[in-house]
Amino acid sequence: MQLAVVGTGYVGLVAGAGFADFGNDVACVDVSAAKIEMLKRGEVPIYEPGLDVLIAKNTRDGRLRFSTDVAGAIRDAEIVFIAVGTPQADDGSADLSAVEAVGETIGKNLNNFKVIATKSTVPVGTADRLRQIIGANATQPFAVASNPEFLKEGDAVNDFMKPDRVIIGSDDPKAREILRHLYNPFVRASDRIQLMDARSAELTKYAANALLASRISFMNDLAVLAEKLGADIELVRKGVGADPRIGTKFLFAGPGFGGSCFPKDLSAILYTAGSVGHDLEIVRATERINARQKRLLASKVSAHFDGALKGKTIAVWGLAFKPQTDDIREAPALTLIDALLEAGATVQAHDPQAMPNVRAIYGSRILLSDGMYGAAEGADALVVVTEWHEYRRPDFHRLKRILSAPTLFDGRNIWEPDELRGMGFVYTGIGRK
Ligand SMILES: NC(=O)c1ccc[n+]([C@@H]2O[C@H](COP(=O)([O-])OP(=O)(O)OC[C@H]3O[C@@H](n4cnc5c(N)ncnc54)[C@H](O)[C@@H]3O)[C@@H](O)[C@H]2O)c1
Ligand SMILES: O=c1ccn([C@@H]2O[C@H](COP(=O)(O)OP(=O)(O)O[C@H]3O[C@H](CO)[C@@H](O)[C@H](O)[C@H]3O)[C@@H](O)[C@H]2O)c(=O)[nH]1
Repeated sequence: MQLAVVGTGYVGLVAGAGFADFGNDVACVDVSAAKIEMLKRGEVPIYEPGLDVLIAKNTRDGRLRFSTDVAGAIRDAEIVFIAVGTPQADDGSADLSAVEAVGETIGKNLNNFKVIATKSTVPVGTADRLRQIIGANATQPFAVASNPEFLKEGDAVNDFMKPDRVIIGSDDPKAREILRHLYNPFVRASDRIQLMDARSAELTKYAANALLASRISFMNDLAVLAEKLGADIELVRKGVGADPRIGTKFLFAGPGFGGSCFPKDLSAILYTAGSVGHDLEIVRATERINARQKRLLASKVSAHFDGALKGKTIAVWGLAFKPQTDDIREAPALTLIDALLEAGATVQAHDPQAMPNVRAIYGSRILLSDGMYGAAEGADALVVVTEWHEYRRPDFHRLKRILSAPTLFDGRNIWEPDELRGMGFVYTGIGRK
């Protein structure tokens, strides 16, 4: 099939390359000329495991191309996927200006019947709004569908190629059939396609993210309680996770959730609920607990030094909001770094992928080290914020030698407190004894 994917970010690139890999002819388009130039040169603007190989293979085979000609790609396509950003607006709602701009371009370039599907996370009612915007200019019939994306960064290619479910929300039977046909090869082993109306599909996306985020906030809140009661949240996590009704995933206490999705999507669903006079109390608590949790590591470090951080050097391992990505949007490490700098500390940091993005924000205000041990050299304490593999079993003997004081803050509970205390470290985790 001929597809246009508008927006070549984390979602658009993975979706475009994934659709091409299943034999479709895909044009990935973006307003950012710089991104498109990079992609045309064979470079991938983001770090996402496996994506470079998928893009290279499909561009070489002629199924995937990149362009800034959004209108041209729309005219050539049978299905147009909208995968542009929907960031948080000042009032907390989802900013739909990019989605609406694409809608206008689609309306003006509708040369034959097309299905317009939103992959972007959009509030309930956006399909109706798009139908109006496109219809205002359209001279041809078209159908609108909600096709939310559930991939997670760091594992995006796998999530896209082997989806748990494909949600197709449309009131138009032709659109449902065309999208089902497109996705059938992705779910060959078992049919995981769910057909529904557009509003239910739009709400499903927010419901999934709100549920996942609320699990994390619940565990982070329990971690605070565990500390006060002398219990260990890691043992509690394993204990409750053994119940298959609860399950083991998304129960890790930590420095609070970040990323480009949970924070803005919680805010957007609260805004939507408010607009119809409903208060989603659990989501509101989830947000509040997360704001507190994101400040927790900084207050633990500050308390260790009796509030006197001026002149201290703090090493930070892990800057991306999670491992296997270079994405630092809403990353807890940034909240920590801001607090440390504000208190007069010097920050020495390391991340395997996110340092260029961090450098773009902080410039020379923090020291970025090419090596993880270089970042720890001479520091008064080391804080691990993101659980990259290489941080999980470091050479603690070497750390003891190079740190100026043997002080460790384990923001992800990846280390063994007893072992480290036995080696003479002062160890602080999240919700641990
Ligand atoms: N990142 C994720 O893990 C993820 C997962 C599922 C859903 N989503 C949702 O998908 C959407 C995109 O997220 P992302 O992380 O890929 O964003 P992103 O910021 O990485 O990419 C968005 C792209 O859209 C382009 N763009 C903006 N306006 C445009 C326009 N008018 N025409 C063409 N291109 C335009 C931007 O230049 C940018 O390259 C969001 O709604 C997000 O909530 C994201
Ligand atoms: O037990 C856990 C699991 C995750 N996190 C944190 O939660 C955040 C989000 O992680 P994750 O969900 O793995 O990454 P995202 O790429 O943000 O993916 C989420 O957001 C996407 C965008 O909407 C959805 O498509 C995905 O299904 C959804 O998992 C990160 O800061 C993690 O460190 C925890 O603190 N504890």
